[in-house]
Amino acid sequence: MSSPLLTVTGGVEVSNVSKSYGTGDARTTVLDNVSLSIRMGEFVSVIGPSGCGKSTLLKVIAGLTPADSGTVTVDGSTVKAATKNKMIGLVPQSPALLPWRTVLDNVALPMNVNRGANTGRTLRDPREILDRFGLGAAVDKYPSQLSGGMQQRVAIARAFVFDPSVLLMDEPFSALDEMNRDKQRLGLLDFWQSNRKAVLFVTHSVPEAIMLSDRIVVMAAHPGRIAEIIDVTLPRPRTEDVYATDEFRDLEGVVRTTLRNVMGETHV
Ligand SMILES: Nc1ncnc2c1ncn2[C@@H]1O[C@H](COP(=O)(O)OP(=O)(O)OP(=O)(O)O)[C@@H](O)[C@H]1O
Repeated sequence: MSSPLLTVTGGVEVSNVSKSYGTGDARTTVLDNVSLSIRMGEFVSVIGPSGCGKSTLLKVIAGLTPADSGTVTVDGSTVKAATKNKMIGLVPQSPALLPWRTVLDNVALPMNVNRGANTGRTLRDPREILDRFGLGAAVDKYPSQLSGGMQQRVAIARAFVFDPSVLLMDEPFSALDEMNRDKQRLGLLDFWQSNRKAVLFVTHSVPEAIMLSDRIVVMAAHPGRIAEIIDVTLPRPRTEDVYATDEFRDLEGVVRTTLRNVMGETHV
């Protein structure tokens, strides 16, 4: 996975977004006046206590749930226009592959649905993307024949077929064991480093956030809001050697302390 495939990317602008669920006494503010920019080609992770609104923020940007107030633009377009133009790639927590389709057919499916609407769009070769994700030998297999990590890689590859400006990932590796998780995150990093999309990546893992990100958004709960944004100054390209550096450990301390402050607890 080394040939450079640099493409034009877009950015996300979230301005004063608020969102509540429920009515009356049960009304809860899940996002309170959240503003955030994700620049072209920037990898931003969101971390924070359970229920602080991380997934809700991602869903608002993806156009899956409307904000009560505020605006979101993707590469200058409204979310509605951006989703219509396939500018947003989404990787959910579980791979959600169709079990009766091969790996190749799963990845090619979004291109084959409503082909007419794809005129003028940049489409990536599914085989090439699968190859880059180390799945070249698995193209004719069915999801049930793959490990959980491989299935999740297929889901990530599928998100790249439309060459989206923005990639939204909601804890894509959370179901994997730690060793597999590390392997998958390094694979993603390797691919992303030569396909610099604007990424919003929700995670509960501090090392994962540091390893992948340019910036880490720490959210607080009740109401869900951005508490702090931490710059990750580690040089790129990054490899697993980064874990052993003093700079990585220092950053880990900073992020964990910030999380502890946010949670008002001593253990994260
Ligand atoms: N559709 C919904 N209807 C009502 N409440 C909801 C809905 N979706 C989310 N919530 C509530 O909004 C809050 C934020 O949820 P969200 O899933 O965004 O948090 P999160 O930070 O991603 O949590 P986790 O880390 O546990 O995945 C939670 O209290 C949740 O119960």
